Amino acid sequence: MRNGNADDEIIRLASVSFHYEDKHVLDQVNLELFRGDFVGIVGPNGSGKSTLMKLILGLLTPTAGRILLFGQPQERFRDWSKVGYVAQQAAHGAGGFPATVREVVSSGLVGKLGLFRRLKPADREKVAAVVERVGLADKLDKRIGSLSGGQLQRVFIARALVADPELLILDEPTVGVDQESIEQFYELLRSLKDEHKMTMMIVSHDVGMMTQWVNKVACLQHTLHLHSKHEFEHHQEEILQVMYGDTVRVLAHHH
Ligand SMILES: Nc1ncnc2c1ncn2[C@@H]1O[C@H](COP(=O)(O)OP(=O)(O)OP(=O)(O)O)[C@@H](O)[C@H]1O
Repeated sequence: MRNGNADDEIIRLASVSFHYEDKHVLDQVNLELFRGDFVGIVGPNGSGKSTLMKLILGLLTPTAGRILLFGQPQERFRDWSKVGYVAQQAAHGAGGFPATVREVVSSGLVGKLGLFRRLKPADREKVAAVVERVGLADKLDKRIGSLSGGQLQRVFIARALVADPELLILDEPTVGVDQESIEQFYELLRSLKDEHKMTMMIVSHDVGMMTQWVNKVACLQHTLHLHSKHEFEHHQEEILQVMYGDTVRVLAHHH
């Protein structure tokens, strides 16, 4: 599925395969994403979704095939401040350490500024503006331990956004977040995509909710099939049935 020109190509995976020492996980995965794409990644437990994200982020190296980021071979890509990543909430330790919202969001500038450079007034303003953007202006100097799950998730989004990424990768960002906050969260992502033409990849087990917001759906089960949202919605039952078998009813919302 092509819908952009080469300058707008943000991610390309060409025949990417990956196995852990004893476990074959991804098989000949091809994927092309363009500026402004919002792709949802769907697949059962253990199908390789987190592995795919780690490969794109350079945390793992493909066993075979190539990855290009912003048109450059990934092994030569250095511009990591263009890539924002929000890990699963569990990986953040659920806000257990005594930092403030301001401190956590400022830490998102470390990659861009270098570890020991002090924040300039412009950086501090940027941090405050991003925190306001995610609706937490009144929490700027609050400890993150005092926030709800939904608020905490927005802090981690703000940390990813403060360096102005062009690609945002989110791994199950809505786990443990209440329904109302989930809608606000997707509203925020949509406005980022519309205002900044940000490219986004999101893994979520809440297929019904996620697919309302994305424009493409990547179905992963060791191999990957990319569908337009329209195509996915038309064949949702069959696609989910093939991937998930009988658990499909739990996952798909029937509107
Ligand atoms: N470090 C590792 N060493 C060996 N096997 C691993 C490792 N990490 C993951 N696996 C295995 O690789 C497969 C894919 O894992 P991955 O975490 O990518 O799947 P996933 O689709 O993200 O799963 P989930 O939906 O449960 O988060 C699983 O079978 C998993 O057990």
